[in-house]
Amino acid sequence: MARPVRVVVLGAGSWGTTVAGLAAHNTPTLLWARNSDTADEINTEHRNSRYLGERALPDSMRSTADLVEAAQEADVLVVGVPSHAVRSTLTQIANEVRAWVPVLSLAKGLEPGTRLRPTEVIAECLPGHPVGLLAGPNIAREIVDGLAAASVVATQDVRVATALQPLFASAVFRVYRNTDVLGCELGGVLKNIVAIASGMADGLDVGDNTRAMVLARGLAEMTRLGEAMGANPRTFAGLTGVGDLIATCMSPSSRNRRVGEFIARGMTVEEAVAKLGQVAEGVKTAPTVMELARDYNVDMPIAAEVEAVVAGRQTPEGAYRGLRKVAAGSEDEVA
Ligand SMILES: NC(=O)C1=CN([C@@H]2O[C@H](COP(=O)(O)OP(=O)(O)OC[C@H]3O[C@@H](n4cnc5c(N)ncnc54)[C@H](OP(=O)(O)O)[C@@H]3O)[C@@H](O)[C@H]2O)C=CC1
Ligand SMILES: O=C(CO)COP(=O)(O)O
Repeated sequence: MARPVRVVVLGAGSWGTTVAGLAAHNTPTLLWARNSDTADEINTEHRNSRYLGERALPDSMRSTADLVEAAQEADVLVVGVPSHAVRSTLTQIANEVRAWVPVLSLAKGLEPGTRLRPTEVIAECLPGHPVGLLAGPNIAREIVDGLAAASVVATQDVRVATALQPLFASAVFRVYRNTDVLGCELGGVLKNIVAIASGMADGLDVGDNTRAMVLARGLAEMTRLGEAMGANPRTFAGLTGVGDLIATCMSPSSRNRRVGEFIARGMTVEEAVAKLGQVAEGVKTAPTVMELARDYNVDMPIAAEVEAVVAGRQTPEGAYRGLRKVAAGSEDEVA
């Protein structure tokens, strides 16, 4: 009898731990934590208190602080560290992952400096491996709590995605597939910036109509840039686009939304990120996205105001005053 597929997840933050928990219900799963106390706590107490409080993790899920051991065990490798850490993590194990092992990214940011998407960084570090991503409206804590959700495995080769879907699926976690890797990945990256704007709206008490305008016009910006870069615009109407945008902009738990709210309530960006104690990818990604917008000649007024706020050149009040001055064109021209 063939042995079961072994899933290895790198990064024991809130989402890496959650995805490892999903996989552990289906197949043997090992989670790499860079902090050995975290690995010990998962193995002995079946929880990750730093990131997920007292929430119970599956007893069958194992954890290690040994990156090489983890890499060697993988039949499927899931990269769950933040975007800025993907390259440094994978460089250490480039010769340890067996050939043809599929690699899935969870990260929703861009690599500072290179502007590369996480799947592009993975392809550079682990050439020859099928590369894809798992993304969608997936607030980690809700999924650990067993609340229903859906996600998307995106790979260029539909056979790879079809093989990976059941590894993460459950009765309450539906996993779709998509071959538009670029569109799915950009959706997850770009919605974080709109979520910061949505959080600022909460902090400034600008009202729900304004917040809805930011979401709708933010989606138009995401779609414009995605299409200019070669993505299918329809992807932005799906789970990884508008789905993730709604979850992140509305959820009290979203770190990107909370950073925006903290700043609007008077904190500096540094104070807001420190108070969070977890990653908020949109803060680092905003300047990179504005570089892309300039390169592709795409108008992104909301992202521009968010970038100015996180760079300290603009106040949240000034950003919302700026957005009021945006000239209204024809709504049916998304591009
Ligand atoms: N949380 C969520 O709901 C979701 C998150 N995501 C995305 O998943 C990615 C990971 O996020 P999430 O798990 O939430 O982040 P967290 O902030 O919860 O955890 C980050 C994890 O990465 C580790 N880490 C941080 N820096 C490095 C580094 N330089 N080298 C190696 N490991 C490092 C941390 O280790 P340590 O604890 O030792 O600092 C920790 O395990 C992000 O791109 C995020 O946008 C996607 C969907 C949902
Ligand atoms: O991507 C997420 C939900 O899908 C998580 O968003 P935050 O990183 O803002 O918490």
